[in-house]
Amino acid sequence: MPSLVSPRLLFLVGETIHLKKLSRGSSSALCQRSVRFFSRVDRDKNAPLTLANLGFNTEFETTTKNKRNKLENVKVNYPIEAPKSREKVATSNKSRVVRVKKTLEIESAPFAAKSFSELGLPPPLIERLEREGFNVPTDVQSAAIPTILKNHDAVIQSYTGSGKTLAYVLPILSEVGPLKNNYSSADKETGKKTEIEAVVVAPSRELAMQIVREVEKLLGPENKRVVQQLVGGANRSRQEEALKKNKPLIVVGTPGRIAEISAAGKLHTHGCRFLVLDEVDELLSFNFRQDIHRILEHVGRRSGADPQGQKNSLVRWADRRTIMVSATVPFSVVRAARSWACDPLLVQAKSVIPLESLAPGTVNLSSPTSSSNSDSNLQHQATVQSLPPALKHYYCVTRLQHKVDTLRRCVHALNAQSVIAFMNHTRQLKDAVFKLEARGMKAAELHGDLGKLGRSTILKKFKSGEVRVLVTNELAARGLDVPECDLVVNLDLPTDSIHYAHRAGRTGRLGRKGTVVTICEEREVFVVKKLQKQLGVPIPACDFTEGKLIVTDKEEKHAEALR
Ligand SMILES: Nc1ncnc2c1ncn2[C@@H]1O[C@H](COP(=O)(O)OP(=O)(O)OP(=O)(O)O)[C@@H](O)[C@H]1O
Repeated sequence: MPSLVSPRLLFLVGETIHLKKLSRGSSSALCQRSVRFFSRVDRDKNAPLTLANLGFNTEFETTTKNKRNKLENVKVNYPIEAPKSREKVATSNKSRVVRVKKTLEIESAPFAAKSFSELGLPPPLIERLEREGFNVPTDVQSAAIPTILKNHDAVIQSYTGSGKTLAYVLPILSEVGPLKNNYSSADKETGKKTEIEAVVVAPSRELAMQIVREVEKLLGPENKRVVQQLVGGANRSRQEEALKKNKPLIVVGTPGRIAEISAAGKLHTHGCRFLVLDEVDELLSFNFRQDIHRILEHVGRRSGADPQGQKNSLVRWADRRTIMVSATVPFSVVRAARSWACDPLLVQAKSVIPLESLAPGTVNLSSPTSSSNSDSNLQHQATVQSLPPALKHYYCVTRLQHKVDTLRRCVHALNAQSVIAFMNHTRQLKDAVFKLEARGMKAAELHGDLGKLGRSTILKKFKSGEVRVLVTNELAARGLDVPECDLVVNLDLPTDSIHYAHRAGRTGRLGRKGTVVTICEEREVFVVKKLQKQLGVPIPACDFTEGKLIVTDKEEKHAEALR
């Protein structure tokens, strides 16, 4: 096996998926939740599936075939009622406040809305959006905004660069802070005393800071204090002081820092109404498990609710809307959503369906011996939906010692101006940067060992075009939004199709053109072929000769000639 290929890739390929329905409401289910959620084995066993392919053979859909046909025509014609289980649970426990979800007439959900005003957003927010040049919502925003505004918990899945951030930020700003409906001066006064109303968690500082900037942009400079970042690597006591002084309504941060400040009693989130987990599949990974658990347990939990004593955990978070977001939604996310959210809906660009309608047993997560055919088929559907459709993919075979030079020739051949090159090991980055710079190509390395300041300076330089090639590791693979990025290069193979999808998604954002080139050794080609199969996109072989990208794949050449 090639040294650069993680065993995980091979492990995932041979797996199938098993969907087990959790018995909500029972105390044993609560225990199971914790065990499942924290299990390392569980994470490793999660083959990369999106929810879409999980949902396509469900009981729900077989009994509503006609309806599904309509769904394929960009809408669903059934209403989603307020979840009965939730109502029952809440009354049986004589809870003080019951979150009653409004019926969501999905028929009327404008899946391709022409303007933000169709989505029920308040006029001040629409004004801000227009000022910032956001005039037409993307498909996933059209589907997600009304869903969240109707008080539903949601899992939002849509391909990279499709605008998922605003899909959850806009409903929050509709209800929290100065741009919300009927915001009055009285609100301003009482607002000074309120607790945090929304917590957004992201796996990296860069992503958290990017989300903060997006929110700040909409709030305007006069309302900057409404949102605060709580990221690791920055001075914690300063962040705590700012919380005390500014009393933000929205905090955005990394799991460790949020959990840390919360545990110190400096972050009051019991009244929190929104909990967003961005890049949720990454947040559910082993590295973040304790912090995320703390956040899921505490955010929006009613004071007085005892985590051990409560029969049903959902009662404790009855007022919290839980929103989970990612381009890739493996089964760990389905399971987490079922455990931690209340009757969540799966929101995709052109459909909204109840997560519960995904029938148990449709697919099998746990059996490593099951058919690889159906499995790779599921993986295929999964990752296909996480990639921007306009992306072009190639691979180029070269020797290990020539990889960086091939990268340089690739950049010239495509005349790429803003390039992200991924490697797997931090210590290799410096060497690659050195080689590129020695050949006159402006490059810089970005990785987690750099300080917060160093990281943001390099990112700024890359965004401004001062740095042409950003050589990085997995740190930059998720969420990073540099619209100008026109080329992604894998100098090392990603560990699996999910990692490929997130890396690739740094280019071709929001309908822009983008190219992904994987530079590999001959012995690694079989992995590229596997990725191609799982991703459902052609990845032809290419070479860079005389300053041009030449497709060397005979079959692909033939296909191109026929096009
Ligand atoms: N309605 C819109 N009109 C114009 N631009 C938009 C709109 N919505 C989002 N954008 C822009 O599109 C880009 C991509 O959005 P965003 O980062 O939210 O994508 P994403 O789906 O979260 O991607 P990823 O999965 O990689 O995190 C951003 O630059 C954002 O400002």
